[in-house]
Formats: sequence, C-alpha cells, structure tokens
Amino acid sequence: MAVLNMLTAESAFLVIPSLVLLILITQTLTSWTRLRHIPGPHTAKFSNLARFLWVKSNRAHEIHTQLHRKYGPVVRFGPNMVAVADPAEIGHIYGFGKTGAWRKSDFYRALLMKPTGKPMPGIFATQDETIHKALKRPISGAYSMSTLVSFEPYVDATMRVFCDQLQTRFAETKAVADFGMWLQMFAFDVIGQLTFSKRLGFLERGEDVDNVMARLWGMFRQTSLASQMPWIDPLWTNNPLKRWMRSKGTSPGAAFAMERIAERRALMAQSGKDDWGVKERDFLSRFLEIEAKENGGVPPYAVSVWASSNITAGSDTTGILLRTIFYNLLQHPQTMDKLVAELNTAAEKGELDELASWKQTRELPYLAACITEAGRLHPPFGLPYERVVPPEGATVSGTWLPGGTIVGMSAWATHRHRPLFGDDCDDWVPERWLRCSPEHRRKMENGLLTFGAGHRSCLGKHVAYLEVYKVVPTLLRKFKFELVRDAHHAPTWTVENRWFIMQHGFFVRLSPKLASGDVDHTR
Ligand code: HEM
Repeated sequence: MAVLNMLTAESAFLVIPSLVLLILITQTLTSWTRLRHIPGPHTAKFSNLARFLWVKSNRAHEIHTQLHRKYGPVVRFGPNMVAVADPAEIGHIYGFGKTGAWRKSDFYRALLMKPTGKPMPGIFATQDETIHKALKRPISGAYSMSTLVSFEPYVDATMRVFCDQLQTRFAETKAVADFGMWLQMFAFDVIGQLTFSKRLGFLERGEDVDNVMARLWGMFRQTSLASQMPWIDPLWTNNPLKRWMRSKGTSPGAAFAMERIAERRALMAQSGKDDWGVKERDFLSRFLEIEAKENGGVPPYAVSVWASSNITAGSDTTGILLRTIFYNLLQHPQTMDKLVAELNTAAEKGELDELASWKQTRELPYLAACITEAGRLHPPFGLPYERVVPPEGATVSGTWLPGGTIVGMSAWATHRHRPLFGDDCDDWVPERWLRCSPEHRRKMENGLLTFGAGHRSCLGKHVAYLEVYKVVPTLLRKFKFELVRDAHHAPTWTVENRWFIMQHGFFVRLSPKLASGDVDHTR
C-alpha cells in the first residue's frame, strides 16, 4: 500500500507538469498556426517577448518601421498581434462610422488611469464602449474649436509668463536653455491654466515642481512595457502591493487635479451653484456644470477622470510636438528662414500681434505645413494603436485576419509609407504639403495618424493646435534661437519611445529680436 501511495505521488509529480507543458505547447502551436500566413520575425511568432524587448530598447518605432520595410505592410509582431502600415486601411481598422469601430485591445488595460490607486476607466484607455460613450458624449462640445476660442485668454496668460521667463533667464543672460524642458513645462502649465485656471507652476519656478513630469514619465516607462504583455500587468505594475502604495500617495499630477476639484466644489457650496470662482469658464467649471446637468447620468468619478486626462493625455504630447517643430526648424535653417519671412510679412501688414492670435495664424500656409510635417515626421505616440478584429474576421491590406486577432497601426511607420509620402518621407520637408495637388494633399492628410483616427481619435486636437499655432509664431517673432550642439557638432537630443516618443536634451541660446511689426533685416 505504501509503495502504491509513493507511485501515485510520484506520478502526480510527473503528470501535472507534463500536462501543463502539453497545454502550453498546444496553445503555442495553435496560435502560431492561426496566423502562420503572415510574415514576420520568427521570435515574434511564438511569444510577445520580442515586442516587449523592442519597447525596452526605446527604439520600437524604428524597429517597427524596419520590419515593415522588410516584410511589407502586414507584419506579425506577436503570437496574436499583427501590425499594419498601409494608410489605405486606416478607415477600415479605426472605423470612421460608428458601426465599423473595432474595440481597443488589452494594450490599454495597462494604461488605465489610477488617480486614487485603483485603475479607473477613463475616456482614453477604457475598452468598454458603453463607458466610453457615457464619459465622452457630455463633454465633446467643450473641446470643439468654436468653444475653444473662448479659452484663448488662458493660453495668452501662460504665453506671457513663458516669454518673460525666457527673456530674463536666457535672452538677457546668454545662458544655455534646456529648451526641450521649457517647452514641456509650457505645455503642462497651459493645460493647468485651461483646466483649472491655475498653472502647475513650472514656468515661474523653472523646474519640474514635485517631479510631476518625471513621475508621469516613470509611469509610462513601466506601463508601455506591460502593454506589450498585458498578462504581466496585474503581477507587476498593478499588483495589490503597488495599488496599496499608490493609494497612500496619489501621483502629484492627479493630486493637483483632485485638490483643484475639491477647492472648486467647496467654493460652489459656499457661494451658490452658479459661482465657479473664475472669470472665464475653464474646463473644470464646464465639467462641474455638465455633472450637475446630467443629474447622476455620468459615473461618480467622471469629473476626476475628465480633469486628470487633460493633464495625462494633453501635456507631454503637445510638448513633444512643439520640440519637433523648433528642433527641425533649427536643424534646417532654410525652413526657419521661410517661416520667419512669412511671419514678418504678416506683422508688416499689421496682421500678427505680439501675442499671436489663433485667428491670425491659422491661415498662414507655411506655418501650417511645418506643424503638419512635425506631426508626420515625429508623431508623439510611438506604438501601434491596438484594436481587436471582430468575431467574423476581416481582410486587411489583402491579408485574412481571423476574429480576435489584435491589429494595430504605428503612426511612425505609417507616416513613412513611401508611395503616399514620397521617397523623402524620412526627412523634414514642410514643402511636401504645399507643392502637391489638392487631391494628393487630401490623401496625405487622410494617411496621418498623429491624432489617431475614427471615433477614438484625439479629443484634444483643437486644444493642442490652439496652443501650437499661437506659441510657435509668438516665440519666433520675439527671439532668435541658436541650436547648441555638442563638441562633435552632433544633434543634441536623444529619443526614448515608451508609448510617447520623448526627446531629451534640446539646448538652445536665445537672443531678443526686434519689436513686433518691425522687419527683421538680420535674417
Ligand atoms: C500634440 C498633441 C496631441 C497628440 C499628438 C494627441 C494624440 C492622440 C492620439 C493618437 C489619440 C488616440 C490614441 C489611440 O487610439 O490609442 C488621442 C486620444 C485622446 N486625446 Fe490626444 N493628443 C494630443 C493632445 C491632447 C490634448 C491637449 C488633450 C486634452 C486636453 C487630449 C486628450 C485626448 C483624449 C481624452 C483622448 C481619448 C479620446 C477617445 O478615446 O475618445 N489630447 N490623442
């Protein structure tokens, strides 16, 4: 009997691991076979480790582009993940109409906001279309261009502080500015001002107050990795210990948002519902108004996620776009000359104020070409926007994808599609938007994924454009910039792709220019 018991224990010891191994092998083979008709690197066919390591290298955008150039527009990036870089498929995958929309993949689970420790379904990352609709519908109007023009005084106030700081700290002292950092600080402060009528205070202090920016970036450095292997998220970035630690100290960005909301609610309770405590209606006053109007129709956490998502989705992204514009203008002085000439002509005609207005700058063709080209050449989001193929399956770029396959397009790789954007698509050429026929221009515009596409595309695109179309001309009219290179005349910045393609180390010297309206004969 004892021998029989030993045999049973021994065989269980062998049988259980063998069964687990058999299940794993069967699963791997089944998932490999499902998509075996799709080309791609061998390592990617059996495990998501390859794409995890691409992200870890900080160069995933370049690796993705090389893979598309090697294997074609449809490439297998993982056992169940297929990347597409064919601009003609944007409407199909991201569904311009409501019915065509494919839902977001588990990639986004890792990106859920955790303003109080626990993951919360926000507009950006929720995979649940019902929650998405409930959160987005009431606030869409607040982000429309017609509404946003009333936000212009908030942008002006932040631009004034920005210009004063650049003037006194750098233009007058000739000190070298970490301009990349200052542009990011501007983007954060302007969002604070638009959302809460209160800047986060970076520009005045000239530093990353409470490490808000650094901590947000630290979060993206981790979650971008977890997004490539969503099963590790509950074990790594979102385990009970991490949740508990987060609940003890909310991230400073979220803490800033929560404090402003609490302050405003207290003020309203004191002085009656209609007094928002601010001169113009900022985003927070509109959010609170909507919450009251919906009368329980929106989730109780709605105001928190609306306000925090302005900061998390709208600050780093705009900072990255601004850096790309200035950096490329400085690297290609003939494009800088053209843009400055366009601005000078407008100023000579009295059509450009010292603080440029949206109305004055939105029709300037070379400025628009530079901004669009920056979003094409260096889109702030650097990983494929993942979606799930519906159960009936779909043919994408001539390739059959069974239902449940994860499919995603990388903006970086798609924007380098040579047949659409030309053989010079790796280069900074703002003229490409001006020298082509209107039909080709429209095709190129439809091939852009800078702000995503379809019903989950960027809600804050007009906010970003309002800032960019105002601050670029204002700074270029006020200062002359000189790129500071290292001893080997190398470009100064490095990039790190962790969902956002962040640039580090963009240094300039600034000097004051002539007064507004004067012609700059020195260029
Ligand atoms: C240059 C600046 C910006 C860029 C390049 C950008 C890009 C994007 C992209 C690519 C998406 C879709 C991502 C996906 O499909 O996974 C997105 C969504 C979103 N963005 Fe932006 N964004 C910018 C600025 C802003 C600003 C300023 C705000 C808010 C004030 C904002 C708020 C949002 C929100 C709420 C969503 C989610 C929309 C939805 O799912 O319905 N973004 N953005």
